Amino acid sequence: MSTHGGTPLLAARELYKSYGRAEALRGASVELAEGEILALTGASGSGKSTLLHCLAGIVRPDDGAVVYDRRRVDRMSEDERSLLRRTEFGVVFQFAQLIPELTVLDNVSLPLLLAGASRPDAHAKAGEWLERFGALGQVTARPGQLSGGQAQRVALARALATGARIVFADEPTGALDSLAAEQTMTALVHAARETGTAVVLVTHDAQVAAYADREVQLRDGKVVGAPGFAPVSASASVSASASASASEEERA
Ligand SMILES: Nc1ncnc2c1ncn2[C@@H]1O[C@H](COP(=O)(O)OP(=O)(O)OP(=O)(O)O)[C@@H](O)[C@H]1O
Repeated sequence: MSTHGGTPLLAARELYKSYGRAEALRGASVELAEGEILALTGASGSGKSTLLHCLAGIVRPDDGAVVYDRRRVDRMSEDERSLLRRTEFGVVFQFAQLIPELTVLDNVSLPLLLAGASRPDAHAKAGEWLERFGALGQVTARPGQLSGGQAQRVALARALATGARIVFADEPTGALDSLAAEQTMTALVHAARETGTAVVLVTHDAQVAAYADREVQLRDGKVVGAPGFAPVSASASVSASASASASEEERA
């Protein structure tokens, strides 16, 4: 999906962020269209998580702008940013980070209760989302009883249940085997398409990135191929090496 012609739903412009002497972002810019599934890829330390955290309002950049729906996320107070994360944004990390003492149903219900839903409504909606993510059988389980893939699908149900317009997922399949990763990504993409939710996904796994509409690669805190970056776009060399390996396979 292209962002051309319309205002992007979310945009990062020339972001800079340092941690002490480590320059995590050095002028990174990216745009996300409504309903788009975007993968941020790149080597370890290239700045993917930092960019995702800035986009989601978890981390404030040192310089540059994050604009969501015409609002400057980087200028919001801590309270405003946390309200945004409870209502319009959903966040999922590598490890599901469910609350261990609560049942699966209560974990998914919690953000709905915080948003003002009654308990019966929250439970009904949480149940619908768990069904969508194939986790209805686990409603009474505690997180400790779930497999990694089940826990991650519950975390995704929790992130989407509030009607988030954007889900931010940092290596959501990083701790899963390939089958569980596939099931998790299929469920996420299906739910995102059905609801029109946009997704920003950090991954180092090409198979996971392939679920996205578009891939943006980071290197040294900048987007590869962006103006001001080094020459040829990375996709040219990626597709060149992909076709080279395809022809090697044909020869084999
Ligand atoms: N909280 C932090 N404190 C100190 N340094 C940090 C912090 N977060 C990130 N960094 C540094 O910033 C740089 C970019 O890190 P970041 O986690 O954004 O990259 P990444 O591409 O997501 O890496 P990975 O794939 O390994 O998670 C690295 O040099 C990292 O060590």
